[in-house]
Amino acid sequence: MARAAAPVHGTRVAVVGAGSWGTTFAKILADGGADVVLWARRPELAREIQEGKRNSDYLPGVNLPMGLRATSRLDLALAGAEHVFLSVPSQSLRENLLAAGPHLHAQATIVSLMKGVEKSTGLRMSEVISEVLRIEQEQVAVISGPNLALEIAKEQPTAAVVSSTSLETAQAVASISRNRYFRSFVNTDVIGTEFGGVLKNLIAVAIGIVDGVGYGENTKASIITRGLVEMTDFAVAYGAHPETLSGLAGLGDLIATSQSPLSRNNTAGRLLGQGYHLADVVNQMNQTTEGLASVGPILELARAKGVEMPIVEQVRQVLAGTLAPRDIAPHLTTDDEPQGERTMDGQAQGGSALRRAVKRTLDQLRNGGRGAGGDRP
Ligand SMILES: NC(=O)C1=CN([C@@H]2O[C@H](COP(=O)(O)OP(=O)(O)OC[C@H]3O[C@@H](n4cnc5c(N)ncnc54)[C@H](OP(=O)(O)O)[C@@H]3O)[C@@H](O)[C@H]2O)C=CC1
Ligand SMILES: O=C(CO)COP(=O)(O)O
Repeated sequence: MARAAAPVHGTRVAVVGAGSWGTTFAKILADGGADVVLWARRPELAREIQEGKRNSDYLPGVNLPMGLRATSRLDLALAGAEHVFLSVPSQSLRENLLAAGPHLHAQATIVSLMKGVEKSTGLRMSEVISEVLRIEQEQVAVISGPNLALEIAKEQPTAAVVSSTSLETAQAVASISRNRYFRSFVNTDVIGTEFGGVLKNLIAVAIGIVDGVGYGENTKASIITRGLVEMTDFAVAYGAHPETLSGLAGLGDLIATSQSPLSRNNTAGRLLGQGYHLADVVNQMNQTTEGLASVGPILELARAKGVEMPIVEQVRQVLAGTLAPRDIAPHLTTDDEPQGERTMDGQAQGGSALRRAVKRTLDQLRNGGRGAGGDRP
């Protein structure tokens, strides 16, 4: 089948991090007509991408666009870039921003492709970006959604959400982050979009664990459903719009990650469920598994807002070796949860989260129904 040529807009962009997602996103942008330079920290990988249009470590068998350039020189990658997309492991973001800072164009939009929180601070990636670079949140965007890299690198059709507190920024980033196989929606709910990506990883680990144990579809569906409630309660407690969590960055990503053997979080969970120790699992995973680092900070943040996360708590216990994988279950709850809320299904979990959700919905109605969350074209 003949393919339409990508619209050539030639916007100069840089992608920092040449792992599976950074390389795939560089391909998305280049196939959409952007002038892309990808930064790889290893010179030999940069050379393979630049000269061979391949990244055999992370995307075996995938041909990269002829126009995609790569370098291991951060200064060269960033020179003149109007948009800078960041795709390194979340725990290394701060050090990478410190290295990148002096080479960034002052007006450049900084876009996080990452799905973790910083362990030492509990900050979301967009918060780390604006803190380290001392830029306003309006200059920052995040992208999240059901985006398993290898499927997209093979050009299987997919959608994502671009989120920024500035709708204009989100739309500008979305306009270059789309092509014939990748569609970007927008919203202004950065908190919901970012936490959606972080939290689904934790539920995907839980699904992997019960899969590894050998439990079937009922257990997994129960964990997905109850997990979505935990994700929503948590994100709403931090100011997210609940509808964002039922969109691409929440439910969409949860389904993709929980079901796919391509997911590293799901795979790590499965190995734990099969009885491997955490240290062996970490050794075996030679790719970024954000969920393992996020469990601790997310539970701390949940405690600070009084949000109950029984599934995530059980994941923590399995990781710590204090709960046998076969005992992880969607119906268990934490001890101090009041009886009335314990058995309630649906989004309304904790009383305080419910009150906040109702207030937000009323506020939105007063604003003429123009919510900031959800996925908008
Ligand atoms: N893969 C996916 O399907 C998706 C991933 N994401 C998110 O994207 C982010 C990146 O993940 P992904 O690309 O998959 O990870 P990978 O494990 O595939 O690649 C990680 C990349 O980061 C580099 N890296 C590792 N440590 C450092 C460091 N300290 N400083 C600089 N670079 C470093 C690696 O370089 P080297 O090769 O030299 O080790 C590699 O290029 C994560 O937050 C993930 O959650 C989001 C959506 C989809
Ligand atoms: O975020 C992802 C898909 O949307 C990738 O998930 P993993 O990090 O678990 O591979």
